[in-house]
Amino acid sequence: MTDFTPGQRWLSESETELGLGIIKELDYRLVTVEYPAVEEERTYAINNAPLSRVTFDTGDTIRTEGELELTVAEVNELNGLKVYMAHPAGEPDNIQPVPETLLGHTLRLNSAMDRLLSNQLSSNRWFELRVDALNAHCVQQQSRIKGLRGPRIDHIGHQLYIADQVANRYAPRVLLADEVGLGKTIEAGLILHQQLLTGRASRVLVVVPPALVHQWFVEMVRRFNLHFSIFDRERLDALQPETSIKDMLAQIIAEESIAEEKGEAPSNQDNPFLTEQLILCSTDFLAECDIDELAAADWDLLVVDEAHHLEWSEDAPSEGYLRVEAVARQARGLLLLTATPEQLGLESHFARLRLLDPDRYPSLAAFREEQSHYQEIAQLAGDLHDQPSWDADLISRAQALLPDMNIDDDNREAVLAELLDRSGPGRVMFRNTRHNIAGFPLRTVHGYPLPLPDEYRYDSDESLEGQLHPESLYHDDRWCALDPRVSWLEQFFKQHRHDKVLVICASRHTASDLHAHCNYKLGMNIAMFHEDMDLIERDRAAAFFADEVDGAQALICSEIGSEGRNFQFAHHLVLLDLPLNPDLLEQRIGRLDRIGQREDIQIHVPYFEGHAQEVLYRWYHEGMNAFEHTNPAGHDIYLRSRDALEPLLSSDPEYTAIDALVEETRVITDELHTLMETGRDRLLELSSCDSDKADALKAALQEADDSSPLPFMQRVFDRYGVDQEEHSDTAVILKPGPHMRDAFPGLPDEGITMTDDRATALSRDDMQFMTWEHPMVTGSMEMLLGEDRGKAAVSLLKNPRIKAGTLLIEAIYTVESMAPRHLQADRFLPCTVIRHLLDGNGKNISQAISHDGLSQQCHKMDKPLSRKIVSSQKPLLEKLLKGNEAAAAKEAEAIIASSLEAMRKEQSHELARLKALQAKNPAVREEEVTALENQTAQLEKLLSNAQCQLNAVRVIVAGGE
Ligand SMILES: Nc1ncnc2c1ncn2[C@@H]1O[C@H](COP(=O)(O)OP(=O)(O)OP(=O)(O)O)[C@@H](O)[C@H]1O
Repeated sequence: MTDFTPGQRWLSESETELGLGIIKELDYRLVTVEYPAVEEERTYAINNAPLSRVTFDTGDTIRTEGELELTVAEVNELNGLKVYMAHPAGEPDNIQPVPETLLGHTLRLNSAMDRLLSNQLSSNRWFELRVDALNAHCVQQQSRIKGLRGPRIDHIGHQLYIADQVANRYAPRVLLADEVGLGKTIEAGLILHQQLLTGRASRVLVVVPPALVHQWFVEMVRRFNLHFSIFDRERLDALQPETSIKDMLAQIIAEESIAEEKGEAPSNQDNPFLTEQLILCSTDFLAECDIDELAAADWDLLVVDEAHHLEWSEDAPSEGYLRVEAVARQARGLLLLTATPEQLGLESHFARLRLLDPDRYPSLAAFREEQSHYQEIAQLAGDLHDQPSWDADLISRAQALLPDMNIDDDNREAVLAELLDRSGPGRVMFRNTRHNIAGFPLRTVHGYPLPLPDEYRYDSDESLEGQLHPESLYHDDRWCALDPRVSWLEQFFKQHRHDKVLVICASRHTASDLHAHCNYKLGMNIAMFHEDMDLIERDRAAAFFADEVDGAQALICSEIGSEGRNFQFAHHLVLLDLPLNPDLLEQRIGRLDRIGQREDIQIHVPYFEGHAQEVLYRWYHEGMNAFEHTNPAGHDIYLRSRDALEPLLSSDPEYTAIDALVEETRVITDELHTLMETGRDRLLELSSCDSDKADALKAALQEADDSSPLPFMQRVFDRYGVDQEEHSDTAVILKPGPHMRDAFPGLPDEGITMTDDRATALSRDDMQFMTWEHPMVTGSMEMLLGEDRGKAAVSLLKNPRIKAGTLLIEAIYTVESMAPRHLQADRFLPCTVIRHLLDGNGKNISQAISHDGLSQQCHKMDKPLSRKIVSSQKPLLEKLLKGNEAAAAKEAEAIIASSLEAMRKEQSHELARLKALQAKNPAVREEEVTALENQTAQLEKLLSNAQCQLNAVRVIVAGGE
C-alpha cells in the first residue's frame, strides 16, 4: 500500500489539470487530496488512488507559492515531508529552505518529453489517436455551438437562439416564457446540457408539478442524456441513517454547539441532497421537505417549471413562492419556465423577475413605472432594429435613454442590446410567440349549444362554481344520465372513432364520473388522468392514450392534464367546460397546439344555451378570439371585463347583456393587443429571437452534424477492444469484446446500438445518438487523454523524396489555464493545440507538412529499433525539444494575450452594466461591484499564468520508399 503523509504533494494521473495536490486527510481506507489551484478536493480509495508522488532532485527548478523560481541544491526529509534547500538562479549562496507544502499549486509537467527521453514509448497508432483526440477536444472546447449539438432534437431557430444566448452566461438567471408548447422544456434542457458539459454547472435541482415529474425525467434522458435522480419522501427516508431519537438529539446538540463555538452554520455533511448531482422533485415534495437543508445543498442551477404558480403579493407572498425563493437566493443560476407569466397578475410576475435579478427589479412601483415607458423604448428599439441609418435623431433619442453610454456609429447592436437590457425585459425574460414563428397549424373552434336540463336550473345565489359546473353539485354520477353534454360526447366519440380525442374538464369528480360512465355503461375503452391517481397510474394512462395501435381513443382529464403534457399526437380537443382564467384556457389548448402537431386543431365546446357556459364561450370566442388565436393579454382583459362578466355567470343572463359584454371585451382586446404589440411584446420579440443569428446557428449545427465522430470512435473501439457490428447504413451495434480489459465509458454489458444520423435518432428512441457530445464519446476522450499511452512515439517515414535517416520531431503542445471551475476561465481561454514540426536543425516546418499528411506516410517502427534511435539521439532530441520551448511559449503568449483581451472586454462591459444599474437602483450593493472586480483580478492572474505544455511527441525517422 502507498504511504501518504498529510502535507505531501501528489499529482492526479487522470486529471493533471487539477494541478499539484496536497494530502489533506487520511484514514485507513481513504485519502483526501486538496487541489488549491482549482479550489477542488478529491477523495480516493487508498489502495488504488490514481496519484503520483511529486518530488524534486538536486538541480531541478521549483516554483514557490509566491511564484519564485529556485534551483534545488539539496533535498532533506522531515517526518515524511520533503524540505528543499534551494536558491535563485545564479545566486548559489542565497540558499532558502522550501518545505514541500509551500510549493506552488500549478505544476509545469513535461511528461511527454520525459517519457520520450526515458524510452517509455507507445506505438505510432496510439500517438496518432492521442493527437486526434486532443485536436477534437480542442475543437469541441472552442466550438461556438458547444452543448447544442449533442441533444436529440430538431434544430428549431428560436430555441437555439435562446439556448445560445443563455447557456454561455455565467450562472444564468432567466425566465423562459415562450407561448405554450413552443419548447421551453427543450430550451431548459439545452441550457442545462451546455452548462453541465462545459463544467459551468454540476449541481442542478429541477422542481416541477407532480404530474410532470416522469415526463421531465424521460425527456432529460432521452433527449439530453441527463440522468436525474427523483427525490420524494420515500427516497429521503431511505437516505436517513437509522438512528435512535436519543442519538439524533445528541448529534444535533453536539453539531450545534461546535458550530456555535466556531460561529458557523450547522454542518452540511449529512445533507441528503448532496448525495446526487442532478435532482428532480415535485412541487409537493418542495412544499414538505426541509427547505433550509435543500437550499444549503450548493446548487449551481435551480429550474422551476410552470412557475406561474408562484403567487406573490406585497402583503401575502404564497408559501410556494417563499420556498422557491429560499432555494433561489442561494442557487447561483435560476431558470423559471412559464407560458403564462401573468396568469396570477402583474405582482406575481414582478416577484418572479425580482427572484431572477433583484438589482434590475428593485420594487413593484418602479416596475409599473418602467412598464409605462415600454412603448417609447420599443419605438426606439424597433427603429434601431429596422432602420439602416443611424441618423442624428436616432442618436439623440438613444443618448437620452442611455445617458452614460458612448454612442457612435460602430455600436448600434450594443446600444440595442443595452436598451433592451436596462430598460426593457431584455436579458431576464425570453418570450417567443406564434406570431413571430411561422408554420403552426390553424385552430378552429366548434361550439355546440345544448339545452340546459331543468335539474341544472339553480337559483341565482348559487356559487359561481356551481353555476359554471352544474354537475359538481351532485355527489355521485347520476348527472351523467341527464346531462346532454354526456350524450353529445358519446355521439362525438362514435363519429370520430379513428381519431384520438383529449377531453378536459375542471374537476376530478367530473372526469372520473364521465370515465366510469363511458367505460362501464357504454363499454368504451377510455383513459383517465386526474390528481387523485398516483404518478405511475397517471403516466400509464397517458401512455395508454398515446399508444397508436392498442391505445385508448380518448383521455379524459381534469385540469392537471392541461399543464405541460405532450398530447400533440391528437388534434381533437373537447372542452367539457371552460375555465374562468384565459391563461388556463391557453394552457388547455396548448396540450395539442405544440411543436410536433401536424394537423389543424379542432376545438369542440359543448355548452348550455342561455347559461353561464354560453356567456363564457362567447366571451372567449367573440370577445377575445381566444380559441383560434393565442391571447397574450388574457389576464388583463379578464381584469378589465370582470365586473361586466361575473354578474352574467349567474343564472338566466340577458342576451342583450351578453352582446354588450362581448362588444366591450372586443374593444378592450383590440386596445390591449395594440398596446402590447407596440410595447412589451415588441421589446420581447426583439430580444427573444434574432432570425439571422438563429439561421447561422442552424447552419453551424448542420455542418457539425456532417462531421460525425464515428470514424474517430471506430479507431478508439479498435484500440480498446470494443466489438462493432453493422446495424444498417446509419447505425452500428457495439458490444464489449473478449479482449476488453476495463469497462468502456457508456458501454453496457449487453451492448448498445448507436446512430450518428439525427433523423434516425429522432425516430428511433431505442438507439443512442452519437455526437461529439455523447457521454460515450466525451468519456472515451477523457480516458484516452488521461492515459500515458500515445504521449511519446517513434515512427518510420516512408517517402521516397525524403532522404533516409532524416530525423523530424512532431511536438504537440497545449495551452490551458488552471483555474477554479467557478471562474470559467475556459470562456476566454479554451484548450488550444500548437503543433510544431522540427527538422534536424530545430526549424519549425509545420506549415509545410500537415499532421494528417504526415500521418499517412508514418508507419510503425518496431520497439527495439525505436529504443535504439532514442538512446543514440537522446542529446539531440533533448536539445531540439528544449530549444523549441521558447518558440512554443511565444506562440502561446499571443493566444493568452488575446484571451486576456476578450476577458477584459467582457468583464468591463459587465462592470459598466452593474454600475449603470447601481446609479439607477441603490439596491445594487457595493460588494457586488467589488466581487466582479475581484473576479476580474483573479482571471487576469490565472490567464496570465496559463501554461504551454508538451502534450505528445513523435520522433520520425525517414526510411526511404
Ligand atoms: N426542437 C425540438 N425537437 C423535437 N421535439 C421538440 C422540439 N421542441 C419541442 N419539441 C416537442 O414539442 C413538445 C413541446 O415542447 P415543450 O414541452 O418543451 O414545450 P413547453 O413550451 O415546455 O410546453 P408547455 O408550455 O406546455 O409547458 C414536446 O413534445 C417536445 O418534445
